[in-house]
Amino acid sequence: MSYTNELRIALLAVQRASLLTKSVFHSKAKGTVDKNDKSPVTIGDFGAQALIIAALQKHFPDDEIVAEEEAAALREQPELGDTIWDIVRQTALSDDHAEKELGGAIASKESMLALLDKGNSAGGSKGRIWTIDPIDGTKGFLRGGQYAVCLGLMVDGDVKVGVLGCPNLPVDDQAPLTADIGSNQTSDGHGVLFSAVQGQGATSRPLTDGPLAQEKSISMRAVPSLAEATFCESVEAGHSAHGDQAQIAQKLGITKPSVRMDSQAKYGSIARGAGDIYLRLPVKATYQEKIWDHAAGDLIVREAGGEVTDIHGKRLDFSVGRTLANNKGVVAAPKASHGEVLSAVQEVLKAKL
Ligand SMILES: Nc1ncnc2c1ncn2[C@@H]1O[C@H](COP(=O)(O)OS(=O)(=O)O)[C@@H](OP(=O)(O)O)[C@H]1O
Ligand SMILES: [Mg+2]
Ligand SMILES: [Mg+2]
Ligand SMILES: [Mg+2]
Repeated sequence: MSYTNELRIALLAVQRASLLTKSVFHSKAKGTVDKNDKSPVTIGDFGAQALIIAALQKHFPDDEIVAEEEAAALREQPELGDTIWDIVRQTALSDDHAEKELGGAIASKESMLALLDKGNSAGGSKGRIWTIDPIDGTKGFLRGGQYAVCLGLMVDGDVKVGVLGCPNLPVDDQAPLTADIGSNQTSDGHGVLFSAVQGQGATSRPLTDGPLAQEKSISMRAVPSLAEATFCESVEAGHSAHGDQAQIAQKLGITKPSVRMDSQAKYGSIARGAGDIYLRLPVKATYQEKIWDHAAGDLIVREAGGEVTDIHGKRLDFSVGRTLANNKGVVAAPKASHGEVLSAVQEVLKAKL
């Protein structure tokens, strides 16, 4: 399968959703509310998810969807729902043809809420299932740092198409990776769309407001020695174990400080050779990673010549539901160095037992 149509719709849907997140960022009220797990969700998360699901429903009405957000909170707080509806109905691609292709505006606030709830699939190993993280790295988004609009298509549990919209990453694939500097960055020269289709390689292109820009093929950097590698990790110490990761880096002889950034922008950054290694070691043994936090990034890195496993060396298994219940943590590195990185991960973790 070439997945040409799926890729095009996914790119346009992520592009349109990114327009919405950018306008939410520049508006005063971001409508931030805390979810049950105390993590934040904003107007941007809800709005972006509704727009992506609308496009998927138009083109692939029989496909299932596993998405991060749900409409329950908006039914309880109708004013918040109204604010989201306002911004959703004002967001359209400037390319009329592409906007029409996505189905144009959503009909009403009620249909927007119903669309949001279409992301409630239980996931699994059968059939076509899309997974959406409308804003990955919501904390990064709020601070004007890195975040990603993420969309992946799985077929029988295997990721076939992945798209990441990263509005705050530099367009230049070669720009050295810098720590997430928050609101200091300007929008000039920023905004990247990463994508991959299984067996067809990975690409990046500028994330524009107009027609889709021409893509460029991307690949991971050949690191002559791990001592020169750049590794990235989460900003939040609660999301990955910074102390263990520092020890692993030391074992590998890595001298550069880690680059901390939110979201799957980490996967995109290593896939294009702006960095080399992404480590996400578990903090809490009971936490199960969500499939929407990894599906697109996992495929993009593997198609760019990388290897992505968990801390036990197993490929990420997207076929077991909404979470990666069969995996613990993430170790992503260029194929040629992955074995060495994984050994260092396992030595550090063994020493802790
Ligand atoms: N306890 C715990 N452990 C690991 N991961 C967790 C945990 N809690 C939340 N999350 C998920 O982390 C997502 C963002 O993590 P990132 O590493 O991308 O960014 S961050 O720097 O940590 O913010 C974040 O995604 P968003 O909610 O889309 O922002 C969460 O799904
Ligand atoms: Mg969240
Ligand atoms: Mg996320
Ligand atoms: Mg999210």
